Amino acid sequence: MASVISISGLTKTYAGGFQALKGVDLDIRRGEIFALLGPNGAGKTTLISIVCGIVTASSGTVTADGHDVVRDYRAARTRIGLVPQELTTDAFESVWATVSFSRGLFGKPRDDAFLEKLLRDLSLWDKRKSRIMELSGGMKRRVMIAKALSHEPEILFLDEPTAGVDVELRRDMWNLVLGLRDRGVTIILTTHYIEEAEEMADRVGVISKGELIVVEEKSELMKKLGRKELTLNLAEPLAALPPELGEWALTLGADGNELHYEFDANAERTGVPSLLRRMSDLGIGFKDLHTKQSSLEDIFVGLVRQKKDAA
Ligand SMILES: Nc1ncnc2c1ncn2[C@@H]1O[C@H](COP(=O)(O)OP(=O)(O)OP(=O)(O)O)[C@@H](O)[C@H]1O
Repeated sequence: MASVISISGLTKTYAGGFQALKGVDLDIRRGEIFALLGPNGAGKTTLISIVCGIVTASSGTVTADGHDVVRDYRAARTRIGLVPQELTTDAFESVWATVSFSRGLFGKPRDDAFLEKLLRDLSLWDKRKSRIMELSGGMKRRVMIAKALSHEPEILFLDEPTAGVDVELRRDMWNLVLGLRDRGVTIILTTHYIEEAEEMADRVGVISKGELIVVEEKSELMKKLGRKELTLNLAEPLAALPPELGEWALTLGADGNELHYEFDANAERTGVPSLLRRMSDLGIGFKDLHTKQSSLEDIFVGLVRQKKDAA
């Protein structure tokens, strides 16, 4: 698939000398939902801000739909909609004025029918005459989204779109995102909510301390790194792990009442049947058992830890 955004060798050192990006290479495919995950301060906003022309890179190049974001700023920027983390809009203006002005800024001809549909989709139509300052926080967020979409961009950046928003807005937002994707819009979102990436994204990139640690199809990432944990609720508590079970990486929990075994769910031999056989031979009974698939969150924590250990 052709890439719609191409990032190559991108670095950013802020004025104080802090290196926020340390050589990022990334291609975003046309029409995908790409989730950029990373802890606070990892460099997500810096990366987005460079692509959107708000922050200048120290080195490296970025193209959006083939246009260099520095040399060919206007052409590149017209293709991009940005929903920033912070509210950046005139509090005294009405919703309608804000959104139609934003469309005009990008040189798009007036299209009231399009803007009406946009505001209706975002449940903002009834508020079109309200001044931004009179709206609730959630409504202001919706205005930011409407503003970002007002010039019909092909690429939409959402910087932590659902941080602190209620369930209803979150659901509306995701429905909107899926609708946009169906129309061919490429969506890049940053999030702390791993469930969101898990639910929504086609691909996931994990960024930590200014470096992209991994970029994978979400399903591949889950498959490749997904581990399962087996928990056995023992019939009788164990004071210590019996040495006969030493070949399995077990841990004892809940005051000796639970045995935990972490295994690779995709391995040919998981070690689970042999473990249960050995336990039965040793007369260690269990009342119940369950397995848990690791979530993207576990994977993410694991990746960041690996990176730290390697450093
Ligand atoms: N204007 C600036 N001057 C100096 N340092 C900055 C500036 N902007 C960001 N930084 C630093 O760069 C690092 C990356 O910040 P960035 O906002 O890109 O992270 P982030 O991944 O978006 O974090 P968060 O999840 O908290 O939004 C942080 O350590 C931050 O303090």
